[in-house]
Amino acid sequence: MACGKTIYRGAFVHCASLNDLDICENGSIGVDESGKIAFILRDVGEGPQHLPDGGWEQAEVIRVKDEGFFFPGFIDTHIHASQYPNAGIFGKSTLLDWLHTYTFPLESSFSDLAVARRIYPRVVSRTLSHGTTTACYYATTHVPATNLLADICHARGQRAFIGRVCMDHPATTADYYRDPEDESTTLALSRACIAHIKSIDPSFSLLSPILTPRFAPSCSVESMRALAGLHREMNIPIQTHISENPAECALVKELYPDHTSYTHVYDAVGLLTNRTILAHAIYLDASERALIRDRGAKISHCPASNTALTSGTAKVRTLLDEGLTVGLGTDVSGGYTPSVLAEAREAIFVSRHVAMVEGEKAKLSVAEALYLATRGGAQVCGLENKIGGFEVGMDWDAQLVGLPRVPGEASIQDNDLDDAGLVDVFGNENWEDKIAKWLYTGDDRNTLAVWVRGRLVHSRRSFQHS
Ligand SMILES: Nc1nc2[nH]cnc2c(=O)[nH]1
Ligand SMILES: [Zn+2]
Repeated sequence: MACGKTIYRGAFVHCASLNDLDICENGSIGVDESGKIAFILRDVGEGPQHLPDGGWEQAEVIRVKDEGFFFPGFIDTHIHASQYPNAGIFGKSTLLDWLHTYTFPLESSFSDLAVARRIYPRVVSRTLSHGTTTACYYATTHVPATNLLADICHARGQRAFIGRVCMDHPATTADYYRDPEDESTTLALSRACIAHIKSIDPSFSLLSPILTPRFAPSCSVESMRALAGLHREMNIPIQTHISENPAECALVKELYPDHTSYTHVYDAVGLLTNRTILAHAIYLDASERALIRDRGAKISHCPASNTALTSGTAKVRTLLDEGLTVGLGTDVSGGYTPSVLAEAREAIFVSRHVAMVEGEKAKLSVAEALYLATRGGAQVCGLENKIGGFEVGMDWDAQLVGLPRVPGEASIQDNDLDDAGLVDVFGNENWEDKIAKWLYTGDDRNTLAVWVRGRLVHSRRSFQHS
């Protein structure tokens, strides 16, 4: 869907490994008509470049302005699109009462397609504007509204996993909001969403369905087994919640007394696979972590939500040290923000709280948080060979970050502050400083343009007019 050949010129930054930010101050990245990175030239200088053969002389050139840089698009590995209107609304609730007070009433309103028509376009615009090029969405139980979310992502060009929420357990759902208590119906509804996504993206190249049993307490064993069967039949990924809150963990023990742990419940029904994304994962014991690693399942760390709902502090360093794969999830609206940049910041601060109890080693660095937001997320989605970094052969899923420089004394006027965002670059910062300033004080005003597979999917006025 990219227009033609494009060369992106200027600074680019991506994560080479968990601890290593690769910063190229003056490079050129060539992106071909299919939206793939065809070449990367480092340290090219300002003069004429020696471009590869193949018509690159005629390519459009897009240049970084000011102190900006290209950065891989963010990957939100866990977000409830349907809960977006409640972002910031959670009072002093904790998970189980939050679900009944705030969440189920809102999600059930998506039985009216007009509600979905108002909310879903806004969610996709908002996440794109914050640089999210890939999102793992939970929708609701409703097929038409879930299909609409898929249509919107497809039209706007956002890479997305679209999940119809499955929840049929009468003990832990609401009378007014649950699937029929018959797993064949649950399965038929999920198949209808899969068929719809296949009809608009037959090879699942941009959109993929994702099987979405809400969490063990809200699903019958029969429906979880049926979804696991569908996973085996069609190799469709799975997303769910795990071990987020003490009361939830106690409930799982009560509902599944014969299982040794929460993780073993998912394993026993066949939902713990190398295509499974588990959100939260706060209270896992060592045997559960080992089982998740052995099965190749992945973790979505959701620090903003875990703090807002006072769920707990996930021990990300332990997860990483033990070889688990971790990405970031905004978990809107347990989380208050659709911004993965803000989530990376929250991940760092939560890691500081863990460090105050468990020692310095728990602290995440800026580089590590950005790794989780990009490469880690790509691994969680099984897309590590396609997105998350800048490598030849990968898709151009990227954002242009602008960091405006504070003007000289004579030209400072208050209206410079209007649209500039909070990042003030004074010129004495090195690259690590600038990236840290972006992470801690940046927001969508610094996200000047966003591309998915080479297609421009969002831009601010300042980009269009440059
Ligand atoms: N954070 C969060 N946890 C859940 N567990 C089950 N459903 C949900 C949900 O919607 N959000
Ligand atoms: Zn969630």
